[in-house]
Amino acid sequence: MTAVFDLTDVTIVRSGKTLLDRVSWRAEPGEHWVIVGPNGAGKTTLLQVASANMHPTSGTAEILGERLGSVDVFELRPRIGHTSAAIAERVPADETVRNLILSAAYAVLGRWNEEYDDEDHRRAMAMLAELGIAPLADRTFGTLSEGEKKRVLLARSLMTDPEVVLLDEPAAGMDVGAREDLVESLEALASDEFGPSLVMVSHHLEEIAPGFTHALLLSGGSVVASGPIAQVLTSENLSLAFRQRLEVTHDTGRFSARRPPLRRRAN
Ligand SMILES: Nc1ncnc2c1ncn2[C@@H]1O[C@H](COP(=O)(O)OP(=O)(O)OP(=O)(O)O)[C@@H](O)[C@H]1O
Repeated sequence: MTAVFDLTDVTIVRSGKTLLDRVSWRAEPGEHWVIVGPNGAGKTTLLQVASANMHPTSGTAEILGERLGSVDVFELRPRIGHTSAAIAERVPADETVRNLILSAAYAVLGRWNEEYDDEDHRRAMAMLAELGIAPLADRTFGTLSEGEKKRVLLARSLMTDPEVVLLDEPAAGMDVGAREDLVESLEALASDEFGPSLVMVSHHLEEIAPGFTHALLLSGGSVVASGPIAQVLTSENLSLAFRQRLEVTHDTGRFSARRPPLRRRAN
């Protein structure tokens, strides 16, 4: 079966700095990955490669069976959904939610084509309903809360029925209730056998929905651990990646991480 991602020894160098250092990563269809690591580990850079927005300085990257460097990225990108804070910043504040979702069909930000058909409109409303934000359809993007913006962009990333969806910190700025709503939406997506593969960058293990199957732990541009989620997100691996003692708990499909209490650390 063709891998969703097959990266071999990918190195990215920018301004003399090595952002990714011989990263190898293979994700198969049906797997859902979380990418975890400290600030500056290279997580967003890896998503830039995975979204065909950045070419390796050395090494090879195959995305959905297409090799970066020998594929037309404009044909590849519509097969990949992507949400990030950088994309949110580029949305015009006066764009309505409905138009923002509709324009995803043409991979543009801001409505430019009036020729959307009934099926486009139906699908846009279905995406909004699926994420519980149908009442926001006629609001302008600039008036939404951070959590609402994130959910709108997730709905947008699903509009083209992509084979894989990349989520860069989708819960950043959300309160605990909005985060739990997002976790539920992601759990539903992950359990849909016809749904896209999911790859989520996250700073907080609490944001990982049940249904995520694999994890990639990055630190300083290198892979610390990669594989089935429960084998990767361990106290030992996280302590190594974050260079401090951390305790990971895993219960009913959810993870959390914290530093052990002072009393126990002193013993
Ligand atoms: N164009 C560039 N030139 C030089 N350094 C860069 C460039 N782009 C990113 N970096 C650096 O590369 C490192 C990795 O950045 P990246 O954004 O991928 O990390 P991250 O793991 O997503 O971090 P965070 O968790 O803080 O969002 C950081 O130290 C960043 O400052």
